[in-house]
Amino acid sequence: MALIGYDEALALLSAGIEPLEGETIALAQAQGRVLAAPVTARISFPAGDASAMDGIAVRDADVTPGTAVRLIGTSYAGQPFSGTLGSGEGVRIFTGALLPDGADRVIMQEHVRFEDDLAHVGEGYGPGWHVRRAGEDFGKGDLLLPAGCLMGTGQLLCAAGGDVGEIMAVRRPRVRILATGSELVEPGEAAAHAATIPDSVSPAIAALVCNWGGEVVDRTRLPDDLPALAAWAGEALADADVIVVTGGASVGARDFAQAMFADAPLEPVFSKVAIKPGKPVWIARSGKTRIVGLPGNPSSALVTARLFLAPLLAALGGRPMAVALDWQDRKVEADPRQDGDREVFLIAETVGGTVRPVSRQNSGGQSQWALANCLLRSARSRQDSDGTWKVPCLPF
Ligand SMILES: Nc1nc2c(c(=O)[nH]1)N[C@H]1C(S)=C(S)[C@@H](COP(=O)(O)OP(=O)(O)OC[C@H]3O[C@@H](n4cnc5c(N)ncnc54)[C@H](O)[C@@H]3O)O[C@H]1N2
Ligand code: MOO
Repeated sequence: MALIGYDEALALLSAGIEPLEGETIALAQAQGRVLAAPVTARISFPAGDASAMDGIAVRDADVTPGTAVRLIGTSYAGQPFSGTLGSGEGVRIFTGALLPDGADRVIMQEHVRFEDDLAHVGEGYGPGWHVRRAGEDFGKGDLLLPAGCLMGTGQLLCAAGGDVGEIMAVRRPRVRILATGSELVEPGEAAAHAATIPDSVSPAIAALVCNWGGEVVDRTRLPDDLPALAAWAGEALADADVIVVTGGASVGARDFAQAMFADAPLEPVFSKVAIKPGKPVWIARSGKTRIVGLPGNPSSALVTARLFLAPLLAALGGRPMAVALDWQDRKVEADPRQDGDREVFLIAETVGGTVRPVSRQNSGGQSQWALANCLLRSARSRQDSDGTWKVPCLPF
């Protein structure tokens, strides 16, 4: 039977994905989170007319170059002057301080000479009025951030400025990662044990999960022992939104990644895709839990995680799946297309304005990942009229 292609697999994956529910969190914890509800301002900003400069607050009608006003008080940010400014009067004022009643203009202190309680206004103080009008930035109740917005530094500033201390965020997908393979040990322990290799895949997958908004609640390694794997599967299905199983995806005598879920009614999404690397990748559902089976070969695991797991996490986390599939044409030195019955995704590095496939593309290799920072969809490359080759590129 012919294997399905990448686009078909992606379409099957995207069907029926709903963002997870919202939860209230402190704004201080909001970095990287996605809004489940819009953020509106709880205050107007500025709350009242305020000074944009250090200087004196005056009535504009009183002042021309050479006038002196009598200073009757001081307005600091957080400690406003409570009186009202009369004709010929001024108030010493500092940036951010509320303008006293009666004042409508601020003159920067660089244009003022102070002498006892008099302030002499010099030439060239205009044309700026140096007043921030009440509510000119935003008013109480104004929409500051829409639902679906990804919270980064700017969005944190904006919400905090609106006096918002808590937000409603889409719950992060809870992800359990299981590395299967009797040969696997924790990195740092393989040198001391014959016939073992470091589990290089699951730390990398855990990092990818974090990058795409997931929360790794469990990272476990188990030997190729079906009863032990099945016991783990039962527990994981109880509370995970996404289960990632690495290895055991192929046809080997001890490839149990799918068999370990035999007790649960697994609904296949797809199994095996005509891509290289990563053909044995499979995805299934059990209730609301998605199970993502990644091939054990390290390069295949990382490529398929980027192609399928990243969009899945983005969508569960309340963002359009497309944010994780932002293929952009990039210049490449030579035609990267390759013949074969599977669509080839090349791992590549960005060098200046061009992308360059790394020299080793083998699915079992790991050293090539020292340089790799993107994937190339080589079959979709094209040559411009000026002879340059362009290829769709997906950053890692
Ligand atoms: N007869 C066939 N053999 C294979 C086929 C096939 O179609 N017919 N497909 C090949 C392809 S393509 C791939 S990719 C691999 C995928 O195999 P599995 O998912 O079953 O992975 P394993 O056999 O468990 O491991 C493969 C390889 O990767 C190493 N590995 C596994 N997990 C990790 C880890 N967490 N960290 C580092 N390295 C890991 C493992 O030791 C093996 O060397 O199957 C081909 N075979
Ligand atoms: O698909 Mo496998 O990933 O080619 O080695």
